[in-house]
Amino acid sequence: MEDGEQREWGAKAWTYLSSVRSLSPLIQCITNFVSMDLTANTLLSAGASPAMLHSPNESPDFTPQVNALYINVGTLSDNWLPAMELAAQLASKLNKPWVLDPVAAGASRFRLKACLDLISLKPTVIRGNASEIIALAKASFASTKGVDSSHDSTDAVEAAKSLANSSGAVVAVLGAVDFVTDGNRIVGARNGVPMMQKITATGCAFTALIAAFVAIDPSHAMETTASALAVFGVAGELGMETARGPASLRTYLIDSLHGLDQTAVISGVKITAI
Ligand SMILES: Nc1ncnc2c1ncn2[C@@H]1O[C@H](COP(=O)(O)OP(=O)(O)O)[C@@H](O)[C@H]1O
Ligand SMILES: Cc1ncsc1CCOP(=O)(O)O
Ligand SMILES: [Mg+2]
Repeated sequence: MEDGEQREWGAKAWTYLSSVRSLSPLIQCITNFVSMDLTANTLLSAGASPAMLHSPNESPDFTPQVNALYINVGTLSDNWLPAMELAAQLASKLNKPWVLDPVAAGASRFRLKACLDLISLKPTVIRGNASEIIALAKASFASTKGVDSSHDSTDAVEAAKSLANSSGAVVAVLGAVDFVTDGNRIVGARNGVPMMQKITATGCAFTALIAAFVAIDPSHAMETTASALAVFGVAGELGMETARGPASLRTYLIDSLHGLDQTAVISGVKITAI
């Protein structure tokens, strides 16, 4: 990997983060109960404006106002699914970017079908762990350990490419190595620390941050997605310098994301074309 190429990615990530801070995109989040607090705080620390509005009675008025929509099926229930589908339909119709986190997609037939139905509504980005992406690509359940992955991210490279090609979405997979693909190109993001897995809903917060970055430049979903992953990863690395465990990392992660400066981003971002 050329140093110059890495710095170019760093500069790109800094430009996107600066735009999130200056434009403060409004992000509609229809997300799980576990993740709501961390997701809203992550978006605020990045400079975006989160709104957890999920009623189907509100989406016809509200979704047209937002810069991006984030849907996360983590605590899916019968009555939330139509709300998710309605908001996704509105976003697609209005050409607004929307991002899906298919939490535990392979855990049940109900969840798998819900995720596949949502994917037919054309998300801009799908971000999952390896087991979720494999379940979606194969349209088969029972390949996951609940919300956690039972695969390494590298096991999901072909599944991610196949899902990107069949759905038209950019697909991002988190793991020891995070990567993003549009079905053709693949870029890896090597930031972050393993302790981030020990804070519930970090993956959900990553996906929300992708929505904020994609809102800035929807026609470059690969670049914005990779930048969001790397930027949050750098915040995790800096937070880990002070943290004593998952609980304090959660706090320092949010502080670090808020305080990231140009030097930290440009020198810290590790994105590579694979
Ligand atoms: N095996 C691993 N080693 C190191 N970091 C990991 C590993 N798996 C996930 N991560 C990191 O943990 C975070 C994702 O958290 P996690 O709770 O596993 O989310 P999700 O299951 O939704 O993908 C990311 O920072 C990711 O890079
Ligand atoms: C524990 C749990 N149960 C349903 S959603 C959720 C949070 C999952 O968060 P993440 O996917 O970021 O690990
Ligand atoms: Mg997850």
